[in-house]
Amino acid sequence: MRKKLAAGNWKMNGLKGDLHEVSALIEAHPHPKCDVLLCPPATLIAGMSMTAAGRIAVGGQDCHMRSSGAHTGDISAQMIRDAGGSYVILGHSERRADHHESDVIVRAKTEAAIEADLVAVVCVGETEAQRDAGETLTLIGNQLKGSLPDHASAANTVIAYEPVWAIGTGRTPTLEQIAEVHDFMREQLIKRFGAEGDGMRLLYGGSVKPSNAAEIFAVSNVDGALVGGASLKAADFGAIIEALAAS
Ligand SMILES: O=C(CO)COP(=O)(O)O
Repeated sequence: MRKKLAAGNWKMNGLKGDLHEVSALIEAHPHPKCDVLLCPPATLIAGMSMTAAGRIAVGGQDCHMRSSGAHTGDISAQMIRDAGGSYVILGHSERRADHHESDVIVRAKTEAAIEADLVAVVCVGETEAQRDAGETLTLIGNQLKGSLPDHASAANTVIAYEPVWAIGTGRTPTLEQIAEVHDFMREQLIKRFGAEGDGMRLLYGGSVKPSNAAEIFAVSNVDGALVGGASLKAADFGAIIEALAAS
């Protein structure tokens, strides 16, 4: 049985003063029936970990593929661990676009994350042009193949399907479209990883809100969400957590 996961990606948002949202979330949802993860900017990982005190998980939004060295501005998976993080988002479409991260790079980073005992949340997803061209499943299959190392397992890897055109736009795929991609990903993962592939959690991401969370969580092979904007406010993220716990 896969344990559901509500994950929040704060992206480049959040100052120390915003950590009260985390306290409010924990106070309002003291015993969530699903795993809860927040990934703040690197500057807040340590502070958020202190605030969370183990009651929710904290993670990074990226890591370097090496454990240390002359890489100005980067942080390693070990550093995220050291700051109290236990997860890291990798291959987000914003990083694939802004920093030209290829599947080969995402795979190397995923290996580094697993080596440092972090759970990798590996993101895949098509652009609108790719969907219109009928390339969605081929693209997703290739991203999964290229971004995951052979030792990816249910314990060390989570997959997030985030259609690029649904991120921050208020637009979401139909429930049938989400089911099609999630069922396809499950089939591909089982083919390659067997029972481990069956155990990997598959998150949907892209304009998840309190108002659409329940219907998305009812879709087959959706084990949770990776939430951007709506994870910044305790009230909104809390409502999404409750919808997931009830699903
Ligand atoms: O990119 C996302 C999470 O990683 C989704 O962002 P939004 O929920 O703001 O659309």
